[in-house]
Amino acid sequence: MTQSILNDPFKNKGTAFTEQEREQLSLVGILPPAVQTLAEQAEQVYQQYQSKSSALGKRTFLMSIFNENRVLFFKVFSQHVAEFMPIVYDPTIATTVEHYSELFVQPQNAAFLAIDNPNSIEDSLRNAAGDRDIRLLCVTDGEGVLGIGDWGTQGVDITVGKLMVYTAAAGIDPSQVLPVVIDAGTNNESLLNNPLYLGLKQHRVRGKRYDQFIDQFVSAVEKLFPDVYLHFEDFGRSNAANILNRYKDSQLVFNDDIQGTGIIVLAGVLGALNISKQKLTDQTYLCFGAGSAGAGITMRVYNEMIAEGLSPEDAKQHFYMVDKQGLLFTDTPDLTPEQKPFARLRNEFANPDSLTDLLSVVKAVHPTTLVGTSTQPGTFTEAVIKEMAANTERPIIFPISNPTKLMEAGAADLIKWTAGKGLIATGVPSNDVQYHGITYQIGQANNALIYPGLGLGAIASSASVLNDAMISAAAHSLGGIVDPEQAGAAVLPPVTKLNQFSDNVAAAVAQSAVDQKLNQKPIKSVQEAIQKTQWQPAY
Ligand SMILES: NC(=O)c1ccc[n+]([C@@H]2O[C@H](COP(=O)([O-])OP(=O)(O)OC[C@H]3O[C@@H](n4cnc5c(N)ncnc54)[C@H](O)[C@@H]3O)[C@@H](O)[C@H]2O)c1
Ligand SMILES: O=C(O)C[C@H](O)C(=O)O
Ligand SMILES: [Mn+2]
Repeated sequence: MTQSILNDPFKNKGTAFTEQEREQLSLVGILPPAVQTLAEQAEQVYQQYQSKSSALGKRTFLMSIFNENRVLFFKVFSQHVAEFMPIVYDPTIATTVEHYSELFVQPQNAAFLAIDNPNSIEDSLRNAAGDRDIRLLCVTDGEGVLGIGDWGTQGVDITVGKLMVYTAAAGIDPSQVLPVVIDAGTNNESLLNNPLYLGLKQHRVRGKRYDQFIDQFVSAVEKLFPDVYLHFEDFGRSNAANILNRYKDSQLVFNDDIQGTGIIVLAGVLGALNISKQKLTDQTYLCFGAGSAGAGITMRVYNEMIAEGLSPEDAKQHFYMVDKQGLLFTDTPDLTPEQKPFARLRNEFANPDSLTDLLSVVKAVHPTTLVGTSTQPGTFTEAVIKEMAANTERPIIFPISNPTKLMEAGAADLIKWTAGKGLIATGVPSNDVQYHGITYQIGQANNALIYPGLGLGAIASSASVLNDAMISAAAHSLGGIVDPEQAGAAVLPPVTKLNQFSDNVAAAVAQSAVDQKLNQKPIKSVQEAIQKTQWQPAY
């Protein structure tokens, strides 16, 4: 009993408990005598962190601090945001998702919901939340984790990781967040055959039983945490958009892969056009990998073209989608509802039957913007990129499949193949590229640059829903941070400024909610509401 505060990561201060606190809390004699400040603890953690040689070793160490002491973890994270992002989040998190069961040490205050047990949804959420006031919940069913596929219960790690970024980037109180995994089974045979696998050893449940479970989950969330912002992450293609569409008009829900990615890629495209001085409505957009992210981005860019004055019919003419089948036509079998609006007529082309690979499609449609969300590494080949660059002065090329091993192309190759003309962004962080005396900075088109501010803005403004106008406001709020006149400028602001632009995004989103009268509580000043919502790592 007396030691319990040391085991509560939301209250533990470790060696920073003062002598007085040690007396009051019966901690005398069970901590080393020295009383450290938070700054001293943070310095010590950072030194230990630096002594670890591998990314996985670094992450495992940092997570042990997270498990023990949230304030300390977020203090160090806040001091090294850009350095820690690829360690605690993508790409290293992909490895920890793949090895979650083997690496497991503790459940990190997540809720684990089993499809076989719908009657325990409410209790599970309540147990995981304890006495905490939950304002932000991130849920996955682990079917489409990043681009690495179905990882069942192990997907919980991505929800823990996404929530850590909310706090580091936007100052969401870490005691007010709840990671949740819905274990609906897995079709990953390596997990089903792994004796250490910690999830349900059964194939995925689909259809009515699955949909009902999601309904029960959403109702339970609404009942237990009425003000919560519900973030859906890495659901499979057949469920992600369905779920979003079911709840988005009545509840404060957000799908990161569809909406968050749409916003960051649109912001990146607008940043690129700012550099090239071209117009969005002159772009020919090619989506490669028209799944949740690909279709979500396409819809966002399409809406922006309409906002810039094109009619829906005219806007549609600017878009092409390529998926496994090749260029998507109206008569292509198995189109998803999200692909259908952008499918093309066969009779638009002289050679429709040969448009089954990216190179033929690039030759046929001459895209000026190419966004990769295909999970297929190396598919932006030299031939594809040179063909694209031959027909447009400043090609916009975003290979954003994650993690690193799945990128459609690396930034250095893209700069080389376009002779420095390409306007590039990648999903994971990329090093600067030196080419013919110019240093090219590569923007990171990752939804992590957007979703923390978006959530903060929605929560701070007590918005009842997250609608298109708020989403559009978020996409526009990243402009102006990069100097487009500088040679080699990135299309998006650097992760070192994550806190600054999360604040900008939050302000834009909250203002939009208030302008539309979507705030459920009175808001006098948006800035003040945001500041009041933000948490600082301090004892
Ligand atoms: N950078 C970011 O912020 C960000 C955000 C979301 C997703 N992503 C990445 O995008 C990728 C896709 O994620 P998702 O959630 O959309 O998954 P998804 O499964 O919904 O979509 C993937 C799509 O790619 C298609 N595909 C597979 N093989 C292909 C091929 N050979 N040619 C063309 N298309 C092919 C699939 O049929 C599917 O439609 C992942 O790697 C993910 O990490 C990046
Ligand atoms: O998690 C990320 O790095 C971005 C995105 O949500 C993804 O699924 O790849
Ligand atoms: Mn995702």
